[in-house]
Amino acid sequence: QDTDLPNVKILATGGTIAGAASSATSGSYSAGQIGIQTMINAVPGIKKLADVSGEQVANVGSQDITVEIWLKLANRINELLASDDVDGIVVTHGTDTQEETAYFLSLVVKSDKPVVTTGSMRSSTSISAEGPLNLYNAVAIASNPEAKGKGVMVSLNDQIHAARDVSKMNTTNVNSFQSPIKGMLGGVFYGRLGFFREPNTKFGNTSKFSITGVKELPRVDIIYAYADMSPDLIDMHVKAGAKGIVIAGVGNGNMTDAILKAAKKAYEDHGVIIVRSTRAATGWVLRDNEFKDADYHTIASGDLNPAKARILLMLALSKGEKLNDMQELFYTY
Ligand SMILES: NC(=O)CC[C@H](N)C(=O)O
Repeated sequence: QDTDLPNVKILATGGTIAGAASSATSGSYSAGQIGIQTMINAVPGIKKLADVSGEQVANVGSQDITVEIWLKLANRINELLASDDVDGIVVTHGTDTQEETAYFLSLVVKSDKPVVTTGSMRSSTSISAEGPLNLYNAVAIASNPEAKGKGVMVSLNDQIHAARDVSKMNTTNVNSFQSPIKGMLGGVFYGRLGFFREPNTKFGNTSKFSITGVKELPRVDIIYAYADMSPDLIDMHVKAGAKGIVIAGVGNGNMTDAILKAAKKAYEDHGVIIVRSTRAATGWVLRDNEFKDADYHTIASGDLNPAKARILLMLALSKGEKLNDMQELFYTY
């Protein structure tokens, strides 16, 4: 142990970065195969950046990440960052739901020390695997004092993104992660890094959300909108126990007139909160665009995509937030 170096804890959850295949040139592989120590050993020079140690929190493809894993991970991060012995955290994670985990953490981690999630698009046994460099860069960010106070960051492919703003935009490309509306926060090149802008929403110490004592979150479902969709979809989700529904609407959070009426009824009869997001890859969903949201008790998601709008709605419902305060939350978190 080198006491002059920052202390960085790596919490591993699985994903392609921990994936392995029988062939270096096959796109078929299994996620979450190798352990954290093997991953650390594959990164030359990592021990010169920081005193790194790893913990295995889960080892799954991120399609199998659960609220239970989110709570376990967030609680562990809060516990570690409360200690003077830990300067920053790296989370290794599959890319499919990485933006969800990162956004969730950004709302409930109570520290201004850096937390960086990373992963890879190519498995550890692939030709030109990029996981080791991504992990090297993530550790460099987590150990850099300049990265303090920027919330949870997502770093792959030499880029640093704000958890809230980033999305996986491509199914296979190493340049998959992008922040299409606000752009990246900064860049990192073999551990040298710089920031271009500040995140401008609430997170970390300024977030009103906390998971202290929280064991589960209310059910919030997402419904994908399309032409001529049937309004009984809303009833099905309400019957299944959803306390909130996010509509991945067409365009600016639109949906058929029949769905809109069903949404209004879901709130009036069952108190189910309906948030309008979009199935479009990027863009704002603003209040009162083609109808008055108040007439249907709907909330506009701002620039939160459906998966992230779901997370904010789950946390808001678990805190007992009411319809009247919801719109403000979606514009500020
Ligand atoms: N590139 C990846 O990480 C995607 C693979 C896997 N489905 C996961 O999210 O863990």
